[in-house]
Amino acid sequence: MQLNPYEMLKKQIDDAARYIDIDPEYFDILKEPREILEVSLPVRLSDGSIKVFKGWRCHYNNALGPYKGGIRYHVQVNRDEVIALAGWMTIKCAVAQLPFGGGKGGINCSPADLSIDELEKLTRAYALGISRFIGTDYDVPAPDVNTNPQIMAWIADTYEKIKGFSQPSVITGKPVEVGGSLGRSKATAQGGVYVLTEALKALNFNNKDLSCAIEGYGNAGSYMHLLLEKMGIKVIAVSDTRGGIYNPKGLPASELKEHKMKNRTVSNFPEGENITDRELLSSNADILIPAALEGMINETNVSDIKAKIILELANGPVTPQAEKMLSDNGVLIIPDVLANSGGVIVSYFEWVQGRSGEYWDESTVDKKLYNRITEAFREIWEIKGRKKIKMREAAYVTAIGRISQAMRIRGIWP
Ligand SMILES: NC(=O)C1=CN([C@@H]2O[C@H](COP(=O)(O)OP(=O)(O)OC[C@H]3O[C@@H](n4cnc5c(N)ncnc54)[C@H](O)[C@@H]3O)[C@@H](O)[C@H]2O)C=CC1
Ligand SMILES: O=C(O)CCC(=O)C(=O)O
Repeated sequence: MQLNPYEMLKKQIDDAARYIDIDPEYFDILKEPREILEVSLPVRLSDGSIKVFKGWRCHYNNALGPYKGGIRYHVQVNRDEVIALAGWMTIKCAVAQLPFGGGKGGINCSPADLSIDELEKLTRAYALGISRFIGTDYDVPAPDVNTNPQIMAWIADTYEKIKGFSQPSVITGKPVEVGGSLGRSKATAQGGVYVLTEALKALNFNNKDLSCAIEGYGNAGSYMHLLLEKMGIKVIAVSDTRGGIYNPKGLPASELKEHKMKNRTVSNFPEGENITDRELLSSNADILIPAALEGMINETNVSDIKAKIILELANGPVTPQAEKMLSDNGVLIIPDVLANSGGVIVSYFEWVQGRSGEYWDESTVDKKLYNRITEAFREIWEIKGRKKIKMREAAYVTAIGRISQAMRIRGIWP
């Protein structure tokens, strides 16, 4: 099955357009990125050969503020994927009422095949390539799939060497030692937990009786496991690229994280039974949390899904066709642009802290995250109920309302 995430984004905008009373021209603008930079990155590998990688950085829309969004390293990264991810960032930042637009970047590469030195060279080549396309008040990158605080530090360092002065807020998701924010590493999952808690309250569900399956065991997925365990929700299945693991009594989070660090996979964890990713998706968990890549829930597997709630920690994990079938069957889908917005919300806090030079303790970060993300949840939940539409449509209605209002006030730019 061929999936084009950019087509998904455009379909989602069209679906929401039916419920918003604004000039159709705004939708035409919102379905196109403003600009995209493509760079080729020659890197000398450890064996002496030169390999040329391709990278992109997309500026989707900046009506509400500087472009904002992560950088992905993956073999599937391509131009349209980067555009879609930048478009989703535009909607996400508006949902959370952040003073940011949307951007995203990526390199087509397989980081697991690169040594640490090669990874640093590639990262610094990319940072140099996009340095004229980013800036504290222009475009502020952050981590995404297969990128991490160390990679953010190399990008910040390269940028500052080019400019010749300190610029901590040019990028977020940095290590705390070089201007990162406390609470950023767990922020995507922490935000997901706050949103899920509000949804469970709204549905009158009791945490203690619930089970959950998580697809993808990286930054977002593994922190989600730890936090759900603290909430008393049993995580019965998790997976990564190499397979999955299942235990109906619940998988212990710290031990599984340790196993993953040691073996680079959750497979063969002694306190569970190996399963495939497809078996995870069709498990009998009440809550399914896709935390890997786009389009993982699609026409080929949607009819297997038994969960009552899907919390989209990944960006774009459910195709529009699958979403329609699930919604018709009464499944609640909590959309990515709300469910995983904790990452960019705490990135915003990091940007503010870097600009002011005053750093906050973790409980302050968590409290501010809670306030902002639960406000966004309540707004979307209210619109969903009043207009009798899906949560994703409600999120797009509120976001597109804000973005188009800003475009109208500014005047449509040349
Ligand atoms: N890191 C962040 O701050 C944010 C990440 N996200 C989204 O969350 C998702 C995950 O991102 P991270 O956790 O940061 O990335 P990561 O690179 O830390 O982890 C990705 C995980 O997904 C797994 N995975 C990849 N393909 C898979 C497949 N076909 N089947 C099962 N597992 C698979 C990998 O093995 C890995 O465990 C992405 O969609 C990303 O865009 C969203 C908001 C913020
Ligand atoms: O923290 C950020 O700025 C963006 C994180 C991200 O890439 C995302 O929310 O998809």
